[in-house]
Amino acid sequence: MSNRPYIVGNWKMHGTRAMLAEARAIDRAAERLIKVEVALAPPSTLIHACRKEANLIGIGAQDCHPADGGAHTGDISAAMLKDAGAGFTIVGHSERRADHGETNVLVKQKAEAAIEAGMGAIVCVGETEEDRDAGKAEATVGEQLKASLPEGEAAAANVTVAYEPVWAIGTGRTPTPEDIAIMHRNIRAQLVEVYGEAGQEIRILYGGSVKPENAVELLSADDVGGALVGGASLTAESFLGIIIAAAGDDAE
Ligand SMILES: O=C(CO)COP(=O)(O)O
Repeated sequence: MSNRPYIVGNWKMHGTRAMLAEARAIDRAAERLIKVEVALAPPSTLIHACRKEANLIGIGAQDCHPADGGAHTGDISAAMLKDAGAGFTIVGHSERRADHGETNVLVKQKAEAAIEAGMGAIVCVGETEEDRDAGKAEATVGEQLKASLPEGEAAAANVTVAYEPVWAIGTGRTPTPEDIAIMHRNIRAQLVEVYGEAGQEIRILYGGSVKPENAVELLSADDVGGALVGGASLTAESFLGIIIAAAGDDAE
């Protein structure tokens, strides 16, 4: 595992070509921030343009179809995303699980398709507020992970896990660093169970209302390998605030 924190911006359904200026500004600044690995996942329509604008940061997708190709109107395969310039894709984001009924089985197929196409896969997991209130947060995340982690030879080297509690996404509410650490410890144990020693190397990101103001605290939690950032990744100014926080004293 790279020791550098990995800070990934998920633009969700935001961005026309006017936003390429933000990608360019992030990329320029990233040149100075060698202590942090930075990536953006813009909407699919901007992947190619972002790849051309930004030379240093990673560019990825937000989803992929599990099949190589075929009669799937409106969908995009992993190979197509790679061809457009994506180096990774997010899979199983809670918004897709909720809006499109995506199951763990489908998420696993998507992750495997991404890896098969030569990309990385960021597998998202996270409990709802109901789960947490019922004391089932760890069990829920454990079940999601068990059923959605990709299998295969290249899986461990190409997978990243993002722990995103559903109730923390876009709400301004966050778990305590202690709660994050407990969850990440469980995720780590499960990664080692599934992938053996290679599971120690897999990065576990935290996502959910990460902002420049709280990034230092959230990233300081035990075994947090970086952040998956939604709203605060939409402008270079706020995203760079998080990146600088992740870089710590070595920012410049
Ligand atoms: O869902 C997220 C990233 O994938 C988090 O979104 P926010 O940072 O807007 O809470």
